[in-house]
Amino acid sequence: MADAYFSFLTLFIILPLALLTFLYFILRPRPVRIPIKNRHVFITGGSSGIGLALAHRAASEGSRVSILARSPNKLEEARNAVKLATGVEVAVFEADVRDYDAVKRAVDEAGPIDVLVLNHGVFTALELEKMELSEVKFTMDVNVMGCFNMIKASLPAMKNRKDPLPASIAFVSSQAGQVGIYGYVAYSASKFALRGLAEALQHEVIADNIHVSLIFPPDTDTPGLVEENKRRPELTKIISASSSAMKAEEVAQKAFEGIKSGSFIIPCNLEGLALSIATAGLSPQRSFLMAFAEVVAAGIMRIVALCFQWTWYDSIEKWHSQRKGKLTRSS
Ligand SMILES: NC(=O)C1=CN([C@@H]2O[C@H](COP(=O)(O)OP(=O)(O)OC[C@H]3O[C@@H](n4cnc5c(N)ncnc54)[C@H](OP(=O)(O)O)[C@@H]3O)[C@@H](O)[C@H]2O)C=CC1
Ligand SMILES: CCCCCCCCCCCCCCCC(=O)[C@@H](N)CO
Repeated sequence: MADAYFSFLTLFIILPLALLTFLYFILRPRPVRIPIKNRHVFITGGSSGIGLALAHRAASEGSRVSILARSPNKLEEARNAVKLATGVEVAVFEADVRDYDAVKRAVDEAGPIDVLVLNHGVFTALELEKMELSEVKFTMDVNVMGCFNMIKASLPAMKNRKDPLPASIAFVSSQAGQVGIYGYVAYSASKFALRGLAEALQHEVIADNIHVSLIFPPDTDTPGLVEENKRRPELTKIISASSSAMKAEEVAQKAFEGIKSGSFIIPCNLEGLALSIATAGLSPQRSFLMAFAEVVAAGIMRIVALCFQWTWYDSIEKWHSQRKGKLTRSS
């Protein structure tokens, strides 16, 4: 009886407490709070969808906000919308993130950035077979090189900023940047690339008190998604539906909560939380509670992940056999 009592005590109290204590002391980088009030928040792709929602949110939290995108009309509309809703005057910059010189001019004019949100992005869901290589290159150029251009242009002034407060570089990735999905060969490649970039960059900028975040939204109701849905493959829709869709405002709220708490990985919904635990890998983790969940749930989450693959491959198989059926009937 006493033995059982001690086993129980060890397994459910002493071991977890020891693990929690261990994680609390070893976690690096240490936890940080990044204020955004009265600070300069620069948002790429801030004229539409998630970026526009981020601009609204930052403005309403008292940040000085700059947005950058290509279309001057959409920028103007965004500026008016934020002004109407919050009374804040947003600075707008017209540039293509693929054009380093244009990006550099915009960033220099905007002044030193405290929180850089790299949200711009293009997406077409299409099988590689039906995609031109030029479309693949376009996706990589905007989503990946666009981030490099922005970071190269902004980092020197960010490092030289006068205030001692922590600064942030946040990437808007996608859940398709945590797991590869049918129809997202180019897009997933571009979003996975951001993870490697972010992990390596965090090593390089930690000494400057700059903290990197990766935001992983599911399908989000935006003009970009409306466009994507027009020719999204059936299987992409079926598999993406494993994660529930969100509104841009909800994603923006999660994003800033995560940025302000210096989280490296920022999931947006419950499925995203599971996905983040399942794909924790070697990413930094500042929260000892999240680290604890990652360690304890690792084995179970691998089983859950394999179950998802089971259902996804099942959908793919069914879809192919249905199509074959149709082909033989019509011939
Ligand atoms: N909506 C969704 O379902 C999801 C979206 N995401 C990601 O969130 C981000 C925003 O997506 P969402 O709001 O849906 O997209 P939208 O298409 O609604 O908005 C995209 C924004 O990026 C700007 N942009 C696009 N290309 C460039 C460029 N070459 N240079 C500068 N700015 C550019 C657009 O302005 P302009 O065209 O005028 O340049 C616009 O402001 C993307 O990175 C996307 O991958 C992640 C998960 C889900
Ligand atoms: C182990 C636990 C697993 C938990 C569930 C996993 C669910 C994965 C669903 C992925 C959805 C991807 C949507 C991409 C949206 C996007 O980026 C586009 N709309 C823009 O192109």
